Amino acid sequence: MPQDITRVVIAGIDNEIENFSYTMQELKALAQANYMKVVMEISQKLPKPVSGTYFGTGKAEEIKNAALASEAETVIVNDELTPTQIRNLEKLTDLTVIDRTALILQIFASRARTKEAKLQVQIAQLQYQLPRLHTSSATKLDQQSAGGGYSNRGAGETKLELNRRVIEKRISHLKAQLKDIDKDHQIQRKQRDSSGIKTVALVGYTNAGKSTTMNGLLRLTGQEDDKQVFEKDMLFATLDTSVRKIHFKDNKEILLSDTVGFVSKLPHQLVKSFRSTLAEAAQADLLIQVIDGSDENARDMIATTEETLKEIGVTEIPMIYAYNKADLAGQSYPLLAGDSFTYSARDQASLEALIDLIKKEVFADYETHTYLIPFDQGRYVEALNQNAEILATEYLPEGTQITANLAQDLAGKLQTFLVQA
Ligand SMILES: Nc1nc2c(ncn2[C@@H]2O[C@H](COP(=O)(O)OP(=O)(O)OP(=O)(O)O)[C@@H](O)[C@H]2O)c(=O)[nH]1
Ligand SMILES: [Mg+2]
Repeated sequence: MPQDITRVVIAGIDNEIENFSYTMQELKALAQANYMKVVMEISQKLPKPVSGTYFGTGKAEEIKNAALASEAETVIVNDELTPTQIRNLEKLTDLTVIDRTALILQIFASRARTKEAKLQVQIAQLQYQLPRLHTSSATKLDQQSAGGGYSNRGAGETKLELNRRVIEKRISHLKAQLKDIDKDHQIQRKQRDSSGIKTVALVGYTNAGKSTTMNGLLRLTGQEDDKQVFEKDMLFATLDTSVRKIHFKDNKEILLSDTVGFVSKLPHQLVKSFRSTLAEAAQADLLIQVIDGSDENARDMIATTEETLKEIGVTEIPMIYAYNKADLAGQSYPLLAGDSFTYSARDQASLEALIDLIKKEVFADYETHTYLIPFDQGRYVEALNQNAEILATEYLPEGTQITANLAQDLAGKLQTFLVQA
């Protein structure tokens, strides 16, 4: 963790439509996640931002003075600002102006571990910077590219144009690299699709406990420790999608995926660049929306998740509302009421109940049939043993008689051996 924590003022416009205090609390948490100390919160009631300066000039003056008094040199604004607004506001306040988008991008950049996540964040950051080359947030980039050895500076070309070209070139280079990685993932996804295994995705607000739930389910179903995913009490601990196969005792299997969490107004550059990571949820047969039930903003967090899912085109997939951290909320658990499940990801009984719930949803279309399979067709017996829940096996003179609970597509393949009831 950096030694000297940056002191910042956070400021926003309350248009009295959105839940302003929720988004300001988020902004504070985001700033803290970026090792900043919020020393002052300022708001202005306005139906919409002032086009050139975002805040009114009086409010800008107030921000300047508040920052001076509390020894802050940076103001973080609770919105994505236009490049002009950032420039003008910097002039008016004498402060470094960071908008919500830049802050989120910065957090993602510091969290990215895998090559794919790093590329995705870099692309989103460059795309954000492209129209903002005049603002202080672009200065760092200016400095980087200045010493970068680009000697083909055209005659009469301004530094700005040069930077623009450098950035555009970098974006397309990074995109090409990302495409290669994405191709591999698409192949893996296709293989999974054709395997017919049902997929379940954990989705939801950041820090709700998705990864903890994933790890709990993996542990309970006897997976090796090296299959565990990273869980931590911080925003955006997970920036990649992890998919794990879970094999239940009754031979049924699912693919469970854990993915990046959401926050309200997730920057469009990130949504675009993380599209393939986020798309994992779109393929799922069942979504488990993990909610931090102990958070006072849980309702808004659910709304944020649903909006984000809609934005990435995830609609009409059955969903379980999984209210996690019931131990902190002081509720009794595990408890199922309709499609709402109250639990704690740290509690074994909760995880067992969650498994039952998942199975009930995902294998609802499974059928129970009895087959008589001749002894020379042993591979079908094997297929049943591996892929179906065997309820009874009997060895008859004509072959093996098996009663099993199985998926429809497997049942289709075994139709000829069906024993009429
Ligand atoms: N007390 C309590 N803490 C929990 C529970 N479930 C998760 N946590 C904690 O909540 C924090 C966040 O958990 P994660 O599983 O990393 O959350 P996530 O949803 O994967 O978060 P992102 O990857 O950042 O989107 C961790 O410190 C967990 O230990 C729970 O049931 N009870
Ligand atoms: Mg996680």
